[in-house]
Amino acid sequence: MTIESIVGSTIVSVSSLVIDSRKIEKNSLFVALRGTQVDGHAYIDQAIESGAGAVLCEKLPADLREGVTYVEVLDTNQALAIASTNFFDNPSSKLHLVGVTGTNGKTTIATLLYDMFTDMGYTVGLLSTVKIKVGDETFEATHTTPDSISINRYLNEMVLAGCTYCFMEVSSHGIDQKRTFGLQFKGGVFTNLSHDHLDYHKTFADYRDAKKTFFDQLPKSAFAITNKDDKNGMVMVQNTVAKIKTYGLKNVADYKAQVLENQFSGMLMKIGLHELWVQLIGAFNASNLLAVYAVAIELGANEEEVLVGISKLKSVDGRFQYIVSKDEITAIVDYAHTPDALKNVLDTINSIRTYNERLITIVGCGGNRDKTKRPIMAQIATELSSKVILTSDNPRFEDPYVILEEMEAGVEPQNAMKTLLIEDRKQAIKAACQEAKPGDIILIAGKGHETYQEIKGVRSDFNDLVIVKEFLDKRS
Ligand SMILES: CC(=O)N[C@H]1[C@@H](OP(=O)(O)OP(=O)(O)OC[C@H]2O[C@@H](n3ccc(=O)[nH]c3=O)[C@H](O)[C@@H]2O)O[C@H](CO)[C@@H](O)[C@@H]1O[C@H](C)C(=O)N[C@@H](C)C(=O)N[C@H](CCC(=O)O)C(=O)O
Ligand SMILES: Nc1ncnc2c1ncn2[C@@H]1O[C@H](COP(=O)(O)OP(=O)(O)OP(=O)(O)O)[C@@H](O)[C@H]1O
Ligand SMILES: N[C@H](CCC[C@H](N)C(=O)O)C(=O)O
Ligand SMILES: [Mg+2]
Repeated sequence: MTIESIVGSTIVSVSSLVIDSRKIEKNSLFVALRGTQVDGHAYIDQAIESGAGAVLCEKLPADLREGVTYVEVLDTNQALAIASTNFFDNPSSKLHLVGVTGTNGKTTIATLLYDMFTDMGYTVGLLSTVKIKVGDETFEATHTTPDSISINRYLNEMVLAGCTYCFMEVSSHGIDQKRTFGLQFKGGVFTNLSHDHLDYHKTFADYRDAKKTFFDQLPKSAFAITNKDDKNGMVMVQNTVAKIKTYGLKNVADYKAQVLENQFSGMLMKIGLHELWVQLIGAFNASNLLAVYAVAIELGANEEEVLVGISKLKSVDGRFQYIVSKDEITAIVDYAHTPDALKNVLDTINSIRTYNERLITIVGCGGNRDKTKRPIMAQIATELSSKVILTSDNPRFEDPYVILEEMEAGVEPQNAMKTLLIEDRKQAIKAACQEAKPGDIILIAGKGHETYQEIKGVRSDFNDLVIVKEFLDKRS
């Protein structure tokens, strides 16, 4: 990246890198980013008044302050990523970093890899939607892919803690905002591509191309593992210089697997020539496990050890977690918040259930997020369940009733009778628990591991699993 201009001394000591003028420390470098809400350039003076000694920006301010160093570049997102890597002494080069991208399955694959490599005796790092791990230590995650300062800070902590591997989720927002630019990946994985985030990326092609950039930037020394069963699987790797490996359940691929049996308690899989029982369920999880297997083999792990490791893996928090009440009602909590994820989870349940029972689905759609997925998710839920309660899922700054109306628009006339609207999510769960009969299945989709409901910027405690357990316990 070329520097357009520098004003002030180039011998300046920087205490920290900061992207928010409200979080400036003495002698920090303030990086002005153009955001979706405001332009960080408007806060340069405020940052200096709070103690910033240097500024990285795309346009120099009209009034330049004495004693402050200004560096002008074409793209502050990219410059920030490079500065962060350098500031923390290039931590990604000191461990094996693997990135996982795609619409669904990122958290699952990254977490399963973290669990498996930890179980094999390695000290491992994880950057995921649910949590950040530095070895055994856990930190709260605010994003799926944090900003580049946080990524490099955590990677550095991982190096200092003796981690030899780090598995991270690479979101499309993260790629687009260059949060992962300049990281030295040992490998990348593509899961699948389906409808999500069209509020941000505007078109499906833009969304796809954002994901593809990740593979375009992988070095020759890295591996690029792609899902042959997804129609964009080969598109992702068409311009990469990395070593391409494919995996698939349905198509000819380097890594092949099949699901031989599927039950609520697990499935019998065939990976390559080996049959094994695993504790996760659903074809989508077979695909996730196959990706985990492929990564481990490409990283040089022993095949037998990997197969044993895979058979020990348990489902990730909030991903198809289920409890069974005393009177035999099964409640499943799952993070399905995209049409494809919801369809997969419902198809999986429907392939296992006997149809002597009813499947009651509770689902909502997030506020201030892609509106176009709302009617589709309601259509899928009502088509594939015996009864559906549409409810709220983090309405954020939107009117929850408007979100519900937009969802309801997708319910086809023949399914209207089995659809109910209960805005309050707790009441929705209560209603399902009261209505369920022994043997019935309740799916609560969309929030998974989340422990809050976000309304007008305020997050109140909310945990689907805890709440459903409470109401089911009350029945007995
Ligand atoms: C849409 C989006 O990606 N937003 C991210 C973006 O914020 P923004 O564009 O709204 O920023 P802004 O508020 O316009 O501000 C621009 C700049 O001015 C600075 N500023 C602002 C005000 C001020 O007083 N002083 C100041 O310096 C801000 O710190 C920022 O650097 O840049 C911020 C700093 O990096 C992020 O925290 C923020 O993530 C928000 C919280 C968010 O919700 N992001 C979601 C959509 C997201 O990124 N999700 C993905 C994937 C989700 C998935 O798993 O599918 C993720 O990776 O988590
Ligand atoms: N390989 C897959 N294909 C389709 N759906 C999947 C797959 N793996 C998981 N899912 C579904 O998607 C949901 C989210 O899974 P996961 O958290 O692993 O995805 P993610 O890509 O990390 O999502 P996010 O974009 O929110 O970070 C799961 O609860 C499940 O319903
Ligand atoms: N990482 C996703 C999570 C969505 C989860 C759902 N519960 C919601 O709030 O929409 C997003 O930020 O779009
Ligand atoms: Mg995730």
